Amino acid sequence: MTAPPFLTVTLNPAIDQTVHLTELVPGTVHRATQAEQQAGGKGVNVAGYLSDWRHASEPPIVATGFLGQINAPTFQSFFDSKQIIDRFVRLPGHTRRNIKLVDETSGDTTDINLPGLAPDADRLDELRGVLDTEAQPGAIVVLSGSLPPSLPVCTYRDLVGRLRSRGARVLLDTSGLPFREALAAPAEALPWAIKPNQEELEELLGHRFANLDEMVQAAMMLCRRGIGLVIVSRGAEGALFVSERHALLGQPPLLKVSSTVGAGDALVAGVVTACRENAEPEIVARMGLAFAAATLAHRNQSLPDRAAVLSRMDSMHVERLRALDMTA
Ligand SMILES: Nc1ncnc2c1ncn2[C@@H]1O[C@H](COP(=O)(O)OP(=O)(O)OP(=O)(O)O)[C@@H](O)[C@H]1O
Ligand SMILES: O=P(O)(O)OC[C@@]1(O)O[C@H](CO)[C@@H](O)[C@@H]1O
Repeated sequence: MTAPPFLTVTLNPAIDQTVHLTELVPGTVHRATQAEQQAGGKGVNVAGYLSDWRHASEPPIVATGFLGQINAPTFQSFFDSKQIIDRFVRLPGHTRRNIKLVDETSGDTTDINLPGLAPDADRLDELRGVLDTEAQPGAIVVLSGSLPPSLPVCTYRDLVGRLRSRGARVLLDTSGLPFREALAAPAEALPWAIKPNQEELEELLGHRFANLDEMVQAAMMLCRRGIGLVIVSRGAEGALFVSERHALLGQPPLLKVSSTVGAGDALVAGVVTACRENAEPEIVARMGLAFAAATLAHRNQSLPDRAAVLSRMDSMHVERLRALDMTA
């Protein structure tokens, strides 16, 4: 049996301009120690990691969304180098350029993300057509990143419902109002999985978590509403993986970090890779964390070879949490 295909959707991609600084001091002049640029946007990054991992016998990764015609060649060379099938709808103009400032002293990254292009209703219809063709029943579809400013806040909600009705499994990784809207859908139109970071989940629920238990309970509440898997990423502290039947806390060892850009996307790529194989929850957690850890050491957003990623899985600390009202 062939593995179900992966499709990633990036409605607001970006060319990431990453600038490394000895130390970021707002209001002063900086001399960059190094700079690089790469095709990015959350779903583009996920497609890249999935392609780095892919075996030649598996179906190629398909990526769609919207791209500005003028700087599309930057994306085309990225897709060609990774054998990703490009199903992006083209728009007039440039895809946005996002600035990532890496502070080499603290290891922190400061993101300056621009609003992006403004696809209209006709282009959104075109994209729906691409999804109808590419999202076969059983496909795993990753929808991630912000919405272009011109699209209605219900766009992710509508796309998730459409994809689910076609039999696809949908992971949604977004934030703010479009995220809130998507999670207000009826149970049969909710995503199969979501990957907020801790701040995004707190924003969704309108309060900060006083402790880990509150975070677990919040994730479980979403699972009870019909979401199969809630992954809450927590930067250097790792991630929480919650379903109706389990809650796992995953923590990476202390890692040398070159850039954190795309770490959340690598986590998503690792999780869907393991889920496609119907792996046990602990393996899903380890693989997600290993993908993320493997990318942190690199300046460019790519995975090393399979052996290097697999070797990281055992170094992750994964603990099963007991929650009062868990059923198993
Ligand atoms: N400094 C770090 N040290 C170790 N692991 C890290 C670090 N930063 C991130 N990670 C790993 O990467 C995962 C995703 O990171 P994070 O929580 O920052 O995602 P995110 O906010 O979605 O980021 P992005 O939007 O840049 O992809 C974490 O769950 C963790 O496993
Ligand atoms: O503005 P969005 O769509 O929320 O995030 C865009 C972005 O920060 O996400 C990726 C990292 O996850 C980068 O490649 C890209 O610049």
